[in-house]
Amino acid sequence: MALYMKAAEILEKAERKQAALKTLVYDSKFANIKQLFALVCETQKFSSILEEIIESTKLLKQTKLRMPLAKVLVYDLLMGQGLKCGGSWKAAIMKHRARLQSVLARMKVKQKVSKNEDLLPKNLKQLVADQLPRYVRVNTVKTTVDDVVDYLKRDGLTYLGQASRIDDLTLKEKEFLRDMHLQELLVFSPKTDFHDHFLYKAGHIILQDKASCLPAYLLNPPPGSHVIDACAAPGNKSSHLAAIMKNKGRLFAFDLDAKRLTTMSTLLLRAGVTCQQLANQDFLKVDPEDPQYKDVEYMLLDPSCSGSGMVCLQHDDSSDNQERVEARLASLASFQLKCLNHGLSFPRLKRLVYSTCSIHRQENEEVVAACLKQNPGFRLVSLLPRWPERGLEPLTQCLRASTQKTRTQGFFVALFEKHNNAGTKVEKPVVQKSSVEAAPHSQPSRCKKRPADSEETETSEIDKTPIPAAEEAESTPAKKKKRRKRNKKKMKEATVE
Ligand SMILES: C[S@@+](CC[C@H](N)C(=O)[O-])C[C@H]1O[C@@H](n2cnc3c(N)ncnc32)[C@H](O)[C@@H]1O
Repeated sequence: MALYMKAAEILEKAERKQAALKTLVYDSKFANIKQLFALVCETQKFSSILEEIIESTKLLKQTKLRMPLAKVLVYDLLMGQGLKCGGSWKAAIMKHRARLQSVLARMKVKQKVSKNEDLLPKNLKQLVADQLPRYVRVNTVKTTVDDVVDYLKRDGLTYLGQASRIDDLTLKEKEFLRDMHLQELLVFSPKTDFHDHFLYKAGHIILQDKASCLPAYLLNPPPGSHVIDACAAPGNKSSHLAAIMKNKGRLFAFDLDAKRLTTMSTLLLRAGVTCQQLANQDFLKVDPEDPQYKDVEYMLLDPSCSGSGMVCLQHDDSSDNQERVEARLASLASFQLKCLNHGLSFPRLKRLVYSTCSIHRQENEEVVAACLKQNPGFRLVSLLPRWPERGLEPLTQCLRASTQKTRTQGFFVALFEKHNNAGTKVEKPVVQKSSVEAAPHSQPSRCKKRPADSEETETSEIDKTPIPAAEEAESTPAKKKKRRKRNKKKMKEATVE
C-alpha cells in the first residue's frame, strides 16, 4: 500500500506543479525508486482517461477515495500490474472491478481501438511508439571505448560498429553500436538495463541520454582549464566535463539542493573524478570577482526548467490551467535569464553553454535572445550544422533534440562565446575529431559509409570574421588566393566536432 500512497501523493503535488515529477520521486526516499517512478509516470500519462473512468463509475463517492489515489489504483488494476498489494483499498476497489473494466472497454469500442495506448492523445501515442534507445556514455576517466566494446562483446552482445544515420539507432535486443555524433557514446535497444551491470557499478559507464551529453561535448574545455558547472547536481554533465578535461584543471560545481549534491558526490566518486570542488550554494550569489574564479573561462549552465522534454514527464495537458502553465514558464524563464546574465559576468569567461530539457520556446530561444540583447559582448556559436533539429528561427545556431528527430529526450542547447573585440582574447575552440572520422577503419559497420565530402563540421563564428577592409584593399589575386587558403585552414582548425 505504501507504493500507492506515495505515488498518489507525488501525483497530486506534480499536478499542482509544486515541483518536477522526477524531483518529487527522487526526494521521496521510497525504497524502490524505479518502481515508484514507473507507476507515477504511467498514471500521469493516462490521467485524463483514468479520470473519465473514475467519474463515470462514481468511484470516489462509493469508496471515499481521493482522486489521485483512485487514479493510481485504477491504473494498476486496469492497465498495470493488476493491484498486487493495496490492503483494505484493494478490497474496496476490487468490488468495482467489473464496472471499471466495462467502462474502459466501452471507451475502446467507441474510439474503434484495441489497445490502451491507442486511447491516448496523438502526441502521447507517438511517444509510446517511439521507444528511445538506451544511451551509455563510456567514462574515459576510467576506461576506453574499445575496452568497453570488447567487454560487452565477450558478454554476448553483438557490436554493429559505427552508426551513420539516425535510423541506425533502432536496434534489436543484444545489438549495440557507437553513436555517429559523440565518440564516447554507445547505443543499445530501448529495454537494455545496465543498472546491475559491473561496468555501471564500477563507474566505467554512465547512463546518460545522448541529448544530455551535448552541453559538455560542445563546451569542450581543455585539460587544465578552470570551469564552472553552475547548477550541477546530480552531476552527469560535471562528470562528462571532467572526462573531457582529462580530470585536470578545476571544476567548480554549485547546487542549491544539498541532497542532490550528496548524490552527485557519490556519482563523481564512482566515476573517479578528482578535479571537482562542490559547493552547496546559490549560484546567483557566487561572487564573479572572487579571486578563486579569476581563471574561469568555461561555464556550463543547465538550470532548473519545466522538464517538458523528458519523455516520461510528458502527460496529457489538455486539462491544465493555461494561465498557471504560462505563469510557471515565465517564472522559470526569468530565473534562467538571471543565471545566464550572472554567468556571463565572470570576468575571464570565454564560453558558456546553456541547456534545458524543455521544449518551450519561452525557456529556450526567448531566454537566449533576451540574454544576447543584454550582453552585446557575447554571440552565439553555430553548432553541428548536420544535427537534424535546429533552434527555432531565427536562433538556428542553437540545437534542439526530440524523440522524433534525434531519438533522444527533448532538449535545447546554445553556446555563447565572447567576441574577440570584447576585451578578452578568445582562442579557437579545441579541435575534436568527429567520431565518424576518428573511428578505426577496422571496425565492422552495418551502416552506410558517408561520402567523404559529408563530414560533419562545426565552425565557430569567430573564425568566420571577415578579413579587415584595409587588408582586402591591398590584395592582389595571388594574395587573395593565399589568404582564402589560410582562412579555410583556420576554419577547419576551429571545428568543434
Ligand atoms: C536540471 S538540474 C541540473 C542537472 C545537472 N546539470 C546534471 O546533468 O546532472 C538543475 C539543478 O539546478 C539546481 N538549482 C536550482 N536553482 C539553483 C541556484 N540558484 N543555484 C544553484 N543551483 C540551483 C537544482 O537544485 C537542480 O539540481
